[in-house]
Amino acid sequence: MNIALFGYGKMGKMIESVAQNRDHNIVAKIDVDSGDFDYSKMDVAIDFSMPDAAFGNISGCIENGVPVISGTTGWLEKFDDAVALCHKKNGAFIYASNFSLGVNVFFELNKQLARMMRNLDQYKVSMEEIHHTQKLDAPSGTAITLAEGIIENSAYKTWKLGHVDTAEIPISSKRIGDTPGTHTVDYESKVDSLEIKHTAHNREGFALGAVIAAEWIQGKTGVFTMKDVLDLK
Ligand SMILES: NC(=O)C1=CN([C@@H]2O[C@H](COP(=O)(O)OP(=O)(O)OC[C@H]3O[C@@H](n4cnc5c(N)ncnc54)[C@H](O)[C@@H]3O)[C@@H](O)[C@H]2O)C=CC1
Ligand SMILES: O=C(O)C1=N[C@H](C(=O)O)C[C@H](O)C1
Repeated sequence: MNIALFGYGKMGKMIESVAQNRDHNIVAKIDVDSGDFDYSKMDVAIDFSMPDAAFGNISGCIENGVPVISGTTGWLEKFDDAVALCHKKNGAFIYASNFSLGVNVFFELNKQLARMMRNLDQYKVSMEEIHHTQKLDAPSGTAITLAEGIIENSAYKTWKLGHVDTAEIPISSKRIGDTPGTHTVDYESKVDSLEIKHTAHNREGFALGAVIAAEWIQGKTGVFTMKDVLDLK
């Protein structure tokens, strides 16, 4: 498969290595000021760039008939526009706030747990995410997806960074060293605590998930999620 990388930073380089180990070719490494490039050589594009660059990269690929996988976080105010363009152009698009296989299981576990805790008013939920100090966005995209999973399945109405009132899910964002990504959902009562946690040990899991998504989307049209890719029930 001929893969184009949009964004050749920490994730772009990790994806290059994982993709080559799975016998794919990297046909373009597009970063800031890359100049012209040729969409016709791309079987699929993988975008891990920056919040203000993602939508332009994604829409360029869709306009040019290239299936696109995006893991960039912090640009979701334009997500609905990307979905609409993909449908209009009969394109193929997957966005995931986190491509790690473990986190995508964690997303489903989190929803199931929220349903079970829904009527247990003794427990108050809170979330924590820890990432490296170079991260531009807070809270992380993964934390937002986790919060949305709780909101869909509970009486909580919204999430907020820091301290909150009772209808809001508090999210604490910490930036420590080169931490690849740790997410915790905690339910606390006066008598006990119940916690689910995912810890990425490095960036390889994110890259592997993105390459698996790129392989899966070949020959498909539509807007999909990692739940579709991994066939999680
Ligand atoms: N969904 C997931 O599984 C994961 C998502 N991420 C997200 O991916 C993004 C990238 O993360 P990192 O690689 O760690 O960041 P990074 O800062 O190491 O790399 C980003 C690269 O994008 C480049 N860039 C800026 N504007 C661009 C443009 N217009 N076109 C192409 N490239 C451009 C930058 O020059 C830089 O090289 C972030 O939004 C991060 O939150 C990171 C890890 C996993
Ligand atoms: O910026 C990162 O590094 C990560 N970003 C994603 C996010 O915002 O959730 C995924 C992962 O946690 C690493």
